[in-house]
Amino acid sequence: MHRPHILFLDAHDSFSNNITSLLTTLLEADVSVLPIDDPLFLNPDTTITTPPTQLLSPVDCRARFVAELARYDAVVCGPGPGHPDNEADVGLMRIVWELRESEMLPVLGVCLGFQSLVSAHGGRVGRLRRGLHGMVREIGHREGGIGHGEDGDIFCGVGRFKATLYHSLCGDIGQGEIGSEEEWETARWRPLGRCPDLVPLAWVEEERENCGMERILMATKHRTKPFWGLQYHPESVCTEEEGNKVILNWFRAAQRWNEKKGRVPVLGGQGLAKAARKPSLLSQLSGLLAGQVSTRQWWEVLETNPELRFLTVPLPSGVQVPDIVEIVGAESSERIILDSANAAPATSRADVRGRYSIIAAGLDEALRIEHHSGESYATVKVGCLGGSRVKLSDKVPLAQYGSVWGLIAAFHESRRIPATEPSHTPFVGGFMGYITYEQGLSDIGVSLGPSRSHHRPDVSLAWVTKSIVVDHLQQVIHIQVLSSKRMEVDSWLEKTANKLQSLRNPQRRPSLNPSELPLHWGPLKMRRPSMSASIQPPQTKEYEAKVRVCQEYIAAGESYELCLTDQTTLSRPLSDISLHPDPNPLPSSLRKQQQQQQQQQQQQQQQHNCRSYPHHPPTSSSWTLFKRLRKHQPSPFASYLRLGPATLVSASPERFLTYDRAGRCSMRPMKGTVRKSEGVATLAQAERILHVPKEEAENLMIVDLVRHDLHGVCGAGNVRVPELLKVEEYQSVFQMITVVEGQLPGRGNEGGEEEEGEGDRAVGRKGCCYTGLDVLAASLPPGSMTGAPKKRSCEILREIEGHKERGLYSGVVGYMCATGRGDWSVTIRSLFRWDDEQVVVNGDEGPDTHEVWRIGAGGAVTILSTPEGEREEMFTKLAGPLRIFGGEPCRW
Ligand SMILES: C=C(O[C@@H]1C=C(C(=O)O)C=C[C@H]1O)C(=O)O
Ligand SMILES: NC(=O)CC[C@H](N)C(=O)O
Repeated sequence: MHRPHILFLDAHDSFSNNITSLLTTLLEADVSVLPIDDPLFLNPDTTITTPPTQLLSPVDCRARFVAELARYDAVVCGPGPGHPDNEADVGLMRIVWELRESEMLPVLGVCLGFQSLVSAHGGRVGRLRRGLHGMVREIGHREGGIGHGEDGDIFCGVGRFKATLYHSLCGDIGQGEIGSEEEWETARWRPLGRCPDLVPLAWVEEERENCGMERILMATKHRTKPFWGLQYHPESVCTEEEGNKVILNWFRAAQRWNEKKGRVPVLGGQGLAKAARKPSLLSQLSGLLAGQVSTRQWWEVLETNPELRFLTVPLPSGVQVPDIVEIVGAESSERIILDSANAAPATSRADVRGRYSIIAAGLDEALRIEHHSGESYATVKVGCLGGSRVKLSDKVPLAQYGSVWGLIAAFHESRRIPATEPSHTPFVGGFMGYITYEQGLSDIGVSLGPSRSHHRPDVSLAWVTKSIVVDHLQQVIHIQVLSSKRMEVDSWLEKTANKLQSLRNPQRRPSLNPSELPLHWGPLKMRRPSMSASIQPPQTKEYEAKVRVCQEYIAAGESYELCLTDQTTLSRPLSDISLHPDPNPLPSSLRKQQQQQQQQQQQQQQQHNCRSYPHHPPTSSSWTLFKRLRKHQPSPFASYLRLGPATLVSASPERFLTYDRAGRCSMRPMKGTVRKSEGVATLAQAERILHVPKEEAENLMIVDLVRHDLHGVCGAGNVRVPELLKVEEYQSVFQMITVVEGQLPGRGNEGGEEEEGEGDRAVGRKGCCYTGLDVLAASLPPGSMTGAPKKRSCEILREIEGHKERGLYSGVVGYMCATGRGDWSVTIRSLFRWDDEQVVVNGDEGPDTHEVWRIGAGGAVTILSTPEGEREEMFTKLAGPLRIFGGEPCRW
């Protein structure tokens, strides 16, 4: 017998890969995927991307589709956003329901696919009284089957089971009009006048507040054709295993139908549908990677074949990450610090402990890759080579790499450290940096509009070869260099170790306790507005109105959950860092002298400009802001970045993705937030509040979305959920999280295929190696910041958020070590600014230039949200980062 082959029609849902995984593993089938709007098969007039040679007339398109269908045992029409009566939402599904007898094959519709089946056979698809996204319900069916000899009840022999629902719309095939309970008992299993061909197979009866019971059709089959449909989601992590029997029954019935008709799928040749799993970034580069060294650019050979050298010194007690940065980072104008700010035992015992903090050193010398989404090239540059200042910069066309991800993968691959991975440190050197939300949008095909008004990098990664890793658990500091120049390296290691030794028993400077600083939550009378920070927070009523708009989209079936956000801008006089791009270029001995001079200057300036405020606090540097934030809101994924034109100060509690060299990936989506208060002070109290249908549904939807993202790279059967809906305590909030893990195909996982010889890297087919970078590239923007399904939700959010760019907020920050390990956090609970974004403010003494900080905050809106609740959640999240400006006068 041949291995079954199923075609999955993908309606751009964020659960599709979970379905293809289920089909592959449960039915031991190969699954190929076609988007419902694939221009190869639909009316080509609307497409601009398809090469003209492949364009066919609509009639020929249909023929091509029918020829493709002949290759499969069966088709699954998937779930998706929108309405089945909208042609653009279902695309090719319509052709499937109208196949001629001779072209016909067995079909299973899931959710939107099911609704499309109903709609194509005379049923109506309308709105539910209230959407049921992420709700888990028992599916009511006749366990014994139809009973009157009718074939094809795919619930036959299936026990009771619960399944997850993700829909706002529902199919009505006539039973809605049944009045009496008595009549319902029998009529609910019979086709009725409106849809004589559709047999109802399962129902959910939903008790509605004040309006009785809503009967919702959950499954149907066609009386004569091999068509079945399920309204619920068989692939969801919360659908019980018993439900798998329905899928097995369906496929048995499908195969029986094929046998009866003598239908045998066409074998051989090349089909046009794609494999369910994306090809790896490296597999698309094999030609390039094997290229001649002589044809390579300067940056392609730079830093290749490095050797790791490191020194380990004790972490003196009381020394914190910023102390280390200040002493070793002194010579660099840019900084990247990934800070497990919660690791100090004194701060909060309840936080998830981050073990390591990673500090980039010598960033001025580090090679950069920058990319502005929408451009066809990336910039590779370096500002210093072998100790001397140079400015080398190349525009690298991305076409040969497929995308910026291909370039990053190629760059990384040629500097990968194949030797055994050191166990003492998660990072020995490699990429560190950020990726914006907009890069994620462009990766999933959401248009950023015809022209963006700026040219800032959406991807900014430095190849860091000098680094310092603080192990908070072992209380040691690793000083590390990746280089082939041994002499230089050793002297830097020693110099740095000496500096760190001098941190012993540091004279701790008294620092401000930000929680004691006044923040003026209202208009403040100031005679010199230009000296104060001016804050523009979201308007309460507007935000609430946006929540309602989100809910209208959800009710219409366009989205299941929308992570609505808004931005607060804060403008204030330029801080020291932006005035002096090189903030601390001097050794510490001279720095004191410089500081004294600056203080004198500032005092003179204040006396001159601001006589009414002789003790006016100066504008704090972004570094000071970071130190305040990490103290005020210690988080496991805090970070500070001063990289190119971007400055980021983050107290993120959320891990996006971590992966190791063996291809183990773990994501930690966070959904469900409750503010700490007198009434909600303990974990038990928070659990009572968060373990409710609204919050659990909110989390579950993102869990299934993240499973889909991981399945798309890790492949069928390689994703699991070890922790579901767990409540964790943070400094000012409780959060519900889930852990989703994936395994990239590796040794032993890819039966019978050739393997690459070395290391424990995830290797599939030769030259087809998957790394964590594949997962990163395939999973942006983070699902917890978008809602589901991801693409449609992002499009809707862009409308509702007024096409404002989220920038660094909702993107990710992290590293990808030369060994292949990586860790990325979601950029939230943070503030950022761009050097080129400045506003001129008119003060008493003329115009003054201000820098602009942006603080994003938001939360997931579902059908069960209340506008007031969402507004409150957004302001709770905003309050943390905003509070660090407390030392400075503020106006609203
Ligand atoms: C949108 C934010 O946070 C996201 C939304 C959450 C929620 O809806 O509960 C929780 C964590 C984040 O994924 C934010 O912090 O601004
Ligand atoms: N998950 C789905 O396929 C949803 C289908 C449809 N958009 C609805 O909301 O009902």
